[in-house]
Amino acid sequence: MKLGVIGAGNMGRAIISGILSSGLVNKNDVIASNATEASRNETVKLGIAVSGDNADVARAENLLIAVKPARLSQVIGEIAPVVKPSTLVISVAAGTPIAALEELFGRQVQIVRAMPNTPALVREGMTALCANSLVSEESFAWVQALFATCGRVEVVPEPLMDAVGTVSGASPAWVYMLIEAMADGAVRDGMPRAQAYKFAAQSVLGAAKMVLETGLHPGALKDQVTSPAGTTIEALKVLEQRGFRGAVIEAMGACTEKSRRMAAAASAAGCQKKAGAQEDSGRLSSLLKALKG
Ligand SMILES: NC(=O)C1=CN([C@@H]2O[C@H](COP(=O)(O)OP(=O)(O)OC[C@H]3O[C@@H](n4cnc5c(N)ncnc54)[C@H](O)[C@@H]3O)[C@@H](O)[C@H]2O)C=CC1
Ligand SMILES: O=C(O)[C@@H]1CCC=N1
Repeated sequence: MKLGVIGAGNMGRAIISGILSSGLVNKNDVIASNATEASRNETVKLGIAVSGDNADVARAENLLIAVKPARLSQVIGEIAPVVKPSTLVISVAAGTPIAALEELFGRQVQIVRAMPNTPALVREGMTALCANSLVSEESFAWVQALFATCGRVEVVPEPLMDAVGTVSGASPAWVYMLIEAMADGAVRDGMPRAQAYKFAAQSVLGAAKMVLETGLHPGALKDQVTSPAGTTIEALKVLEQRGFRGAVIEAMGACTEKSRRMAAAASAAGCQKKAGAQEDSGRLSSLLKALKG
């Protein structure tokens, strides 16, 4: 198999869908695993092979691990014996540094750390990538091409991954809240709800495209909308009074801090595991010395 996916949930399935719709990888070349029968039934709908056995999936040439960070230790413990030195491992786990993943494998493994987002499902995702030194340029280029099938890709230094997890990984959540709130506002003004979601979502899509495609500063684009003594400025005044921008910045800070706390905990757990392994090997060599003596 070309690609194995362990944990085909919200993020894993979004990535698989993006990849399959591009044609870069064929359905017959993808296998995925889930923990429950219900989630396996969902994954089967993608038309790929599905297994309940992670070791089956870990034999693929390239392995995407998309389980929750809390499950990583268990999953990597299961698959480490079958992951070959030639296997390229991609992890999308938030707040989990490459070094922590290496500790969990307990040996040298080619690792790419990715931070995607769920709009990968509609091929409008944003993914950041970084890799350890064992990943060849050719393999890294393949991973970039893989995620490019799901949207835009940027290579970033690993310390930026916590910020990325916030600004693109998690941000769709509050953009959906914004769309929901905008639709509520339109409903309050008399618009039917279904129509309100279309108007709100298309406006957010259009505004995002304006930023990406005109290259203009968001402030300049805002000013283009805001007529002197017009209607928009009335809305902006209320948003400033209610601390709209400050709330977004503070919320994002909380999100990034959580990611950093998770990374610190994952690193500490890795150090404990390493210390335990060193202690075990110390005990073993003392025992061997004693036996020889
Ligand atoms: N949801 C999102 O927007 C984003 C998620 N991520 C990362 O993606 C990863 C997955 O998150 P979600 O897809 O949201 O979670 P999810 O709960 O939707 O999916 C996790 C999947 O893992 C499977 N699973 C659980 N234990 C397993 C095991 N022992 N063996 C095999 N499969 C197992 C479950 O069946 C489930 O399908 C996390 O590490 C998260 O940090 C990263 C960026 C964005
Ligand atoms: O909430 C989470 O932990 C994941 C990571 C980024 C988006 N969702």
